[in-house]
Amino acid sequence: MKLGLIGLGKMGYNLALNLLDNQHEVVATDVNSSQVENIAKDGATPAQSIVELVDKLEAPRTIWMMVPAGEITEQVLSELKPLLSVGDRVIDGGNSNYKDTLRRSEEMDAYGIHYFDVGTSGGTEGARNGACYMIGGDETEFRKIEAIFKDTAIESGYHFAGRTGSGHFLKMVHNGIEYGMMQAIGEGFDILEKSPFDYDYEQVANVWNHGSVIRSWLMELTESAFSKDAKLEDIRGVMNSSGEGKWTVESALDLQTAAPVIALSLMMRYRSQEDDTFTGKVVAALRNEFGGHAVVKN
Ligand SMILES: O=C(O)[C@H](O)[C@@H](O)[C@H](O)[C@H](O)COP(=O)(O)O
Repeated sequence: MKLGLIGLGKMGYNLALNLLDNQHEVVATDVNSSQVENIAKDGATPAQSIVELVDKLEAPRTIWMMVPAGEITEQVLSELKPLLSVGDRVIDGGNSNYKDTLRRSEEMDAYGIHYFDVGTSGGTEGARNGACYMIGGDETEFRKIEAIFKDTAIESGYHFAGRTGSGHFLKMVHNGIEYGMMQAIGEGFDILEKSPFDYDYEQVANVWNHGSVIRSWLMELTESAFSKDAKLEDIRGVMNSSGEGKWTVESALDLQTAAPVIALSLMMRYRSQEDDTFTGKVVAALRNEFGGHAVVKN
């Protein structure tokens, strides 16, 4: 089918190639005009702006946004909204907060526009060769555009989860799980690193990927990382985060659900941003106050 694609970053560009490989007609735009020129060479119809993109599609239009969550998604939508017609469909393929999705879909509903929230997993490799989609929206409308997800997903890699918001909520929880799993892997290797034994971490990850209970794509990525840098000496242990873990923990608190592993893995990410902590200073000072215990001076 013919569709518009807004956003030709790492994910969007690969998704465009994937759609083109699957014989879909893609009209693509990005703020970076060289990306637009490149995708035109790869077979898409270029559009220099959102206005031009909308112009090159016939109603009812289907427009897939692959832009960063938050401010940029908001900007794209406010530009898009007045250009669309009743019956058009907008897909948010980013990691948006499901609460933003619920608000945006209500705003779109008022214009008669169908809004889909599509949590997309599998990274850039998945976007290129087969992604995993978690989809929320109107089911009847979804069935009309199902082919674009089916064709660009890995086999059995898309799921219509239910009403609007359910796709991004599902992706949020997925990412919370991702935080906990990665933290556990990190901790395991930390224990090995401090042990009296001399392990080859690439080989450890490799054997764990052969028949063990914890074999997984994350463990394959662990193996790959250690194959490039045996002790990860080139990088610091600073763990950034984009928000999904925090939203998962916030949701768990709202729902009064115990999620200690995810919560602590989020806090470990925050902790990793600091070389020293004020918490540590206060505790050290208190031990010194009540017991005269030694402190480490600056
Ligand atoms: O499923 C995926 O493909 C990933 O989760 C992907 O969506 C992205 O890499 C994370 O959003 C990073 O999240 P953090 O920056 O919060 O670690």
